[in-house]
Amino acid sequence: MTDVAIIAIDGPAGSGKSSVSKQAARALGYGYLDTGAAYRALAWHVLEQGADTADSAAVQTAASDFPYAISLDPDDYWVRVGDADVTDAIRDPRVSGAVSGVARVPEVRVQVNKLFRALAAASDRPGVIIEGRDITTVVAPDAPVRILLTAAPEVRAARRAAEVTEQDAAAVAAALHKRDASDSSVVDFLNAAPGVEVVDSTDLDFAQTVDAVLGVVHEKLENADGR
Ligand SMILES: Nc1ncnc2c1ncn2[C@@H]1O[C@H](COP(=O)(O)OP(=O)(O)O)[C@@H](O)[C@H]1O
Ligand SMILES: Nc1ccn([C@@H]2O[C@H](COP(=O)(O)OP(=O)(O)O)[C@@H](O)[C@H]2O)c(=O)n1
Repeated sequence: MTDVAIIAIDGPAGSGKSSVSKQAARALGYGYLDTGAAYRALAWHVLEQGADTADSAAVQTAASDFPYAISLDPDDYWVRVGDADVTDAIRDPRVSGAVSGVARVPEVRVQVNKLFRALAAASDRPGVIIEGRDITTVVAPDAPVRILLTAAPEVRAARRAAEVTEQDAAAVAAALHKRDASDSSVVDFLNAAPGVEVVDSTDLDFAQTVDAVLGVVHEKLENADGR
């Protein structure tokens, strides 16, 4: 049952992973798995319990009772913890500011990685695009297509600032760079591992970036078929 084709996409915050992966998944008829949502939802869950994500014991306690669910349908995206729909709440700057604490707990990473592999394998679609920070290296290192999506730091900050209305642009940029610095001490998503294709979207608009990703996908899948 696991002949679901996996496309692995990593990159720093604001590089376009979610939006580009979602659009590429639509074009391919694939599922789309946002792995950052699990870390965000667990951070939300920790905060709901009045705990601090810097407290790794509290994070592990929250992770042991974490009724998490996510949609892999790019046209019907939602994230739930128990009965709560947290699709919007997990994008809150409060959660973004707390999520790296969750991501640095090794036991949490092992737990969610198992879940990601199981969710992708159970897909009823021919393939799934999985995006995050360690998909090309840890979650799906054998995927036939592995891409590192990058963009210059100031471009990524500007894209994120255009989305976030609760904070001014300078605060959004500072929070994004702080989170990348913290996250990159856990996994390396700034340098492509061997065999990983880099797509740099600094000078590409959204449609061009989707086309560049689809170009890599078609090339790699054709090569894999022709072996
Ligand atoms: N190549 C691009 N050009 C312009 N805007 C883009 C591009 N790629 C993504 N965006 C926009 O930038 C923002 C951040 O993208 P997102 O997919 O959330 O990034 P990530 O998941 O890597 O944090 C979104 O508003 C998205 O629509
Ligand atoms: N595969 C992944 C995905 C996300 N993460 C963590 O989850 C957070 C949120 O990821 P995200 O993909 O939603 O973040 P953005 O790039 O969309 O801002 C990151 O800042 C990391 O701390 C991770 O550690 N590993």
